[in-house]
Amino acid sequence: MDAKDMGDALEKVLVTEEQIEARLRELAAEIDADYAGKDLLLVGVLKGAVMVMADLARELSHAAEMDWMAVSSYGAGTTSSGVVRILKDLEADISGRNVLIVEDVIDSGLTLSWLVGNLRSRGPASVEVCTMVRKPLAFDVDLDVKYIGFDLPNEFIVGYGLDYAEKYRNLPFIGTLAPHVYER
Ligand SMILES: O=P(O)(O)OC[C@H]1O[C@H](OP(=O)(O)OP(=O)(O)O)[C@H](O)[C@@H]1O
Ligand code: HPA
Ligand SMILES: [Mg+2]
Repeated sequence: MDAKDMGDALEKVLVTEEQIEARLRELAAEIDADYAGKDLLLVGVLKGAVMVMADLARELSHAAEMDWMAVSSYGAGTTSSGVVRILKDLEADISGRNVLIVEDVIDSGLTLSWLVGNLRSRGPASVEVCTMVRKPLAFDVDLDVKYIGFDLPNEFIVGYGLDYAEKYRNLPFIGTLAPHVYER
């Protein structure tokens, strides 16, 4: 399937571009207030968080720093393997720093609970989480998520950084794919 077929692949839009933009503005205002006068390092989780990191960071007034980690637990499928691998580590030393992890989605919560534990072991001053989407399975995991864009139902979603087999990350909204896409 090539890029011009992206529209045919969609089933429904769950969160529009306008809704994302408005919510990010609210979250950025909260983050600005919470970290006023404090150091802040945003940690984007590649690749899914690229869009939310880029848009959230531009809404902030805070002179936050940005770093990136790549971890993978999904591969090409639609369910988490539960095995988290570090594909790329942070460049920054986070000891004594205020870290805000930026994610596209918390689904099973496995990736994030592993990541929070991993980053906490490095001696930061604080670790908080900002995610564009949270799904209900994450309620079963002991995770404190401070900034949440949208709570969505337990459906596989794409767009705004979220992929299915590496495609559809570049949709500007969040939606679901038509069943025929999974049947190929
Ligand atoms: O809560 P969980 O069930 O663990 O799922 C959430 C994680 O899965 C996705 O990453 P993925 O491993 O697909 O890598 P990607 O960001 O490169 O797509 C997503 O970006 C989150 O990091
Ligand atoms: O619903 C999802 N879509 C894309 N990637 C994901 N990774 C976890 N859940 C999802
Ligand atoms: Mg993925």
